[in-house]
Amino acid sequence: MTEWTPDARELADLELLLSGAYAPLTGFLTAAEADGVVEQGRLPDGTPWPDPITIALPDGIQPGDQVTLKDPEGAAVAVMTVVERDGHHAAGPVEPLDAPAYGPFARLRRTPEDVRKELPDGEVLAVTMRGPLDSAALEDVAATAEELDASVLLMPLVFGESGPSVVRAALTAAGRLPGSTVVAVPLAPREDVEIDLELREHVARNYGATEHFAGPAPVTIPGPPHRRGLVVFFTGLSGSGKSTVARGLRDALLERGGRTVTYLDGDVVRRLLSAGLTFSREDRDLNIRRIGFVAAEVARHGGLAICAPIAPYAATREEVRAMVEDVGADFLLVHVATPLEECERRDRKGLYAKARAGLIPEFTGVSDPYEEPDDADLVLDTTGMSVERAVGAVLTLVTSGGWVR
Ligand SMILES: Nc1ncnc2c1ncn2[C@@H]1O[C@H](COP(=O)(O)OS(=O)(=O)O)[C@@H](OP(=O)(O)O)[C@H]1O
Ligand SMILES: Nc1ncnc2c1ncn2[C@@H]1O[C@H](COP(=O)(O)OP(=O)(O)O)[C@@H](O)[C@H]1O
Repeated sequence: MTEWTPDARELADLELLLSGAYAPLTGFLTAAEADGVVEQGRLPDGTPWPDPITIALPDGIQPGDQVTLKDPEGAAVAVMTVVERDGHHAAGPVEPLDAPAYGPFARLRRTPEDVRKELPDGEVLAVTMRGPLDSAALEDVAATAEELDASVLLMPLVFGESGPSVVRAALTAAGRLPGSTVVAVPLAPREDVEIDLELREHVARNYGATEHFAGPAPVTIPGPPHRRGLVVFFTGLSGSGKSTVARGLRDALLERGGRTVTYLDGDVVRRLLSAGLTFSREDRDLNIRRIGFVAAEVARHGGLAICAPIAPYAATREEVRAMVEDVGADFLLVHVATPLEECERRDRKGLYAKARAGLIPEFTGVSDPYEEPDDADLVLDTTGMSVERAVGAVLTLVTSGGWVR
């Protein structure tokens, strides 16, 4: 049987399919079902449904296959029986395996069936929350519940980094709404506000709600830049000056003070973190993902990480940018755009000469590709430039954005 780890959004949808929160859906939608939903807001049998719930699976997986869906920590969550393939998407019903019982507030992730059994008879006012309820919203909920003689079901919608804080907000609200129930629901936000609202309503109804109150959208005020995580990611050919400038930046930042710095030196990475990897496309990508993973963990906790690999592929650099931004940190791409001729003229380690002589295969710029970035925050051609000036340019970028004071 094939195994696959879906992305975070797909896993959240999977959990809702398995729990019955997405009833009447029991699996990921076929192309016809998804089209019906997008065009008419209905499934082919006429049932209203607001959002196409789909999953992308790797190309080799075909109709008739059974796929074990795993979470990133390796727990097998469900088995999907694939009935259709349409491009990257696959459709089919899902059956639960042992649900992993971990994660913050796992005890509050209950099924609609469980919750419905426990709710008192009569009206139920569900409050879906993506952020805290301010006192006006709390008063509104209390007054509506009293008017309808309804019990209150607080549904923090947990997805991503902010998940636990939304549950804490719901528990605080519960303390001020006697008799209310809290259930954590992993419903990822939808871009379209109307669709998001409709989906919240469907899920609330499945949990037994007769009325739905959509909590206000959270106001997220990002912390000041000098407290936010930052990754400064250098990319460029071998010999372009990445390590020299990256080390200069590290030293300048440490001299200034105010921030801790992690420098993921290319040689150290290749010796430890990526020991044994080659320079094939797969291994280069894995190397960059590993660097990105560590840098994002540093940035998650408000740290500043500097990385300086060649990172020749645009898509992989994009992945790292997304990994960093997903943890609420900032990402700066510095393209050290020293031309190949200059890098080769410097040939500090004699590698270009060896590559030209055919002694090193797949050498970037000589016999392997380098995709020029079109999303760099700074482009530096170090030809005829002093190291101090090059470091100064990056330092200006970092200070002018407020990341360092
Ligand atoms: N085939 C091939 N192509 C490119 N580079 C090679 C190759 N073989 C060895 N080296 C040496 O490895 C350094 C690049 O490693 P990186 O980890 O930065 O490369 S990558 O981002 O994974 O593509 C690079 O070091 P820098 O000069 O510091 O960039 C080279 O010295
Ligand atoms: N302005 C500059 N910035 C960075 N390096 C420079 C500059 N001018 C000359 N160099 C030289 O170019 C070489 C760059 O090597 P290195 O920093 O190891 O490149 P990379 O890490 O990109 O392979 C060093 O020998 C460095 O002294």
